[in-house]
Amino acid sequence: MSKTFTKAEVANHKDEKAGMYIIVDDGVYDIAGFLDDHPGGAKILKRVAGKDATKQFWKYHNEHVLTKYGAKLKVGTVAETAKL
Ligand code: HEM
Repeated sequence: MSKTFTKAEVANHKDEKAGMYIIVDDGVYDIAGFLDDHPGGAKILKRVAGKDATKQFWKYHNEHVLTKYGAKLKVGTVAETAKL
């Protein structure tokens, strides 16, 4: 589970079929399967799909949330350049 994604690749994942990726810090999380379980609602998550949501994430959550759900949702890390 240590895939590296470029921001462009993350941006291509923004619907429930392709996967819905968001960036928080240097982590990439697939929130497609979490939409209905998100206590903050699906709508707000869909709005940041494919984007860096670091600022929004830390506005509404603390470290505890990533500790609890992070491992389950994390699909990799983000890098500026793709490692081929
Ligand atoms: C990995 C991604 C995310 C996970 C695992 C997650 C998880 C959670 C959890 C567990 C809560 C319940 C409150 C708490 O325990 O602190 C919550 C609430 C909330 N989340 Fe998220 N969240 C994620 C991403 C986001 C993003 C990207 C946004 C905004 C764009 C967002 C907006 C909110 C809001 C507005 C609430 C409600 C806060 C409140 O009612 O006080 N979440 N989320």
